[in-house]
Amino acid sequence: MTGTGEYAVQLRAVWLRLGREAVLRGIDLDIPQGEHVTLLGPNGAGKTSLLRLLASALRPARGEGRILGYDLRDAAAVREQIHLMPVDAALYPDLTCRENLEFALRMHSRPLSGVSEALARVHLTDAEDRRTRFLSAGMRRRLALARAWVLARPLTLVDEPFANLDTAGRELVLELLGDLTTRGTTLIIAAHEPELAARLAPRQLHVAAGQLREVREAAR
Ligand SMILES: Nc1ncnc2c1ncn2[C@@H]1O[C@H](COP(=O)(O)OP(=O)(O)OP(=O)(O)O)[C@@H](O)[C@H]1O
Repeated sequence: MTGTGEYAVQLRAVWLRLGREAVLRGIDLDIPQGEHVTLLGPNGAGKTSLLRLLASALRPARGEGRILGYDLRDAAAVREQIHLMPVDAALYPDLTCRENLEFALRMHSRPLSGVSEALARVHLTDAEDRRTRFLSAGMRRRLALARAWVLARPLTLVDEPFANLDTAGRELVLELLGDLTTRGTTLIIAAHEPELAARLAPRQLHVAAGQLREVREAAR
């Protein structure tokens, strides 16, 4: 496959096997840079697995893929382009809120600026020196959101951003991820809340039985 940087994601005939199961069965996908996409589908359909494949954390059994023009098999290059925010937030429990954000910036060789602003935007300024193991689940999700926001990777992948959040938390998700979408980031989110997700990512893809189906683009 000839890749082009005009696309954030290009998949061709991609199969993904996990254990004995074929989770993805020969899928094709084109996502232009700057597009915002929601993955819908029932529990166990393969949304998280697809996000992990795009993050080069899982390797396709067959087929080819490119992320911003880089071959999916070149994990180091792909990881420079992406950020995956998993459901469990994946923070370092013994680092403080501030240290978690600074560590993420260092990993991407970025200056340590914007951390205070990011913490303020998710209302964690008062908790900045607290180790994340002592945060509530909702606070951890907000910190993970702040990390995605401060990193602002060209391709940001977010797994179930609205799950287990109160109304204010959901508004924060809409605000911060919405901010990323206006800054040119390509955003792919997996969600079980189609109406809410459509406010961020109007192109909707349904994942089921190892296949992707385009849902009519939600009204903006
Ligand atoms: N590490 C693994 N080893 C084997 N099978 C796995 C593994 N991870 C996921 N699976 C299987 O792959 C399938 C897809 O799981 P996945 O987590 O991608 O679904 P999902 O669409 O994100 O579901 P949910 O909406 O519940 O989060 C499921 O059948 C799951 O059991």
